[in-house]
Amino acid sequence: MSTTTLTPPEKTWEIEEFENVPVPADRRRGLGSVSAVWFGFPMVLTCAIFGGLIVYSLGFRLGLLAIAVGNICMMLYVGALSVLAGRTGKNFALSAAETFGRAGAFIPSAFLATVVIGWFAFQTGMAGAILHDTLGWHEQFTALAAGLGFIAVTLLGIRALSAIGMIAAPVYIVLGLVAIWLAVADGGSSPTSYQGQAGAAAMSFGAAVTLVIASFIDSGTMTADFTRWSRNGREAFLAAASAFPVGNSIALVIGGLVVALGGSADPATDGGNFLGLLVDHGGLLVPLAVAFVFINLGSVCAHCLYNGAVGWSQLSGGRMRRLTLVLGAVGVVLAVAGIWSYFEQWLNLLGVIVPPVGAVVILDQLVLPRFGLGPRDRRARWHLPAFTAWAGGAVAALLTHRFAPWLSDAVIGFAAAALILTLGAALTARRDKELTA
Ligand SMILES: Nc1ccnc(=O)[nH]1
Repeated sequence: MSTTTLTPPEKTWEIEEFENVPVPADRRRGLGSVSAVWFGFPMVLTCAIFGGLIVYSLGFRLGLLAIAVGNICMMLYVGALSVLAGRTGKNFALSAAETFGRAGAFIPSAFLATVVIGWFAFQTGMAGAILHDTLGWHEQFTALAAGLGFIAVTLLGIRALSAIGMIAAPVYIVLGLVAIWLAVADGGSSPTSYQGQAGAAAMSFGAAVTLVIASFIDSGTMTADFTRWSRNGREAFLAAASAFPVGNSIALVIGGLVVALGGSADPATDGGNFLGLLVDHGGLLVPLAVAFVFINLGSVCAHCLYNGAVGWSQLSGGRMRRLTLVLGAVGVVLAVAGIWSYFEQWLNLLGVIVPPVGAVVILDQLVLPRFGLGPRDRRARWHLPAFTAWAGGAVAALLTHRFAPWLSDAVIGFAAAALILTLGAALTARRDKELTA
């Protein structure tokens, strides 16, 4: 924490983002400021689609239960990682270095910084797909134009990001409520009696919980990049809770209500996407709906691209803006190539691979030290037990996905990684004791 006092004043601007050191105590921000970043982030059109898909599969009551369970899991997971960040002031990469080793941390950091670029590509492709389906726009051309616009916003920097984020969340809530109101006015029956219509194609309760988790597990695992600005662990936890359960549940439930009220024309593929509902009512709602797609997906895409570019510039020593252009170009190419149609496989992959990463960090830094089971050397270049537990958790999640689809593979992956790390630490501790005895 003494870093700032050692920094000459004229140099201070250089470490203002504190990429390589913990955020010092006098630069921490209040609960409102940190929550403002997290609260709006999961209010994405993507979440309305997923909330609708879940309710279409499970019916309204069970669907809401799955949304609640998924969000409670996320609250505990993202909350625990945030408590750490609020206590230490360290971002994800610095924190990962403690658990995976200073050299080893490259792997989870590079992986997550790449996954956010995947989200950029998916959601840019989605802008093209949605405007094609609802208004007949040219899908590839729309994705291309949207992607270039999103890159431009990202190049404008962090101020542009907060500005667009500040508009995106309230617009989501207002237009979501308008859509629900329209669905009710169109003669939607009582949503609570909606039983789901997916029939044999319905996803299981466990798969629905995984869908909720997987849709934000990437940014959720990197929560420290936001919550390291909190004044302490408690405020960091509360800031994360403004997203999980609060913001994310609002986003999912709006989509679920749209489906349960019969407001979605094709809930099997579009879920709770409420754009069609707005456009069908014509008039001013059409340009508003179009603006909404660009603001909402633009906000989340610009945030993803920014996170990816910052992550990769730290890892590669490159310049942030040049990386924004390079990674953005890759994302736009993937979007135009139609990556959106693979989103199911994409979510399966995330649900299997990412939760064990956070599990290892939480156990290693928050839980095991309480029982005197911390690693012996925090400065090692590689911490192999962390990688073993990550791999073991991912394998367990994959097996669950294949052979026990009624369970949540994300939850099993988390639990297996936690168990493997604990067993490893306990065995090492016992061996050490025997050696010194
Ligand atoms: N839908 C998402 C956007 C950004 N980050 C995520 O993890 N998920």
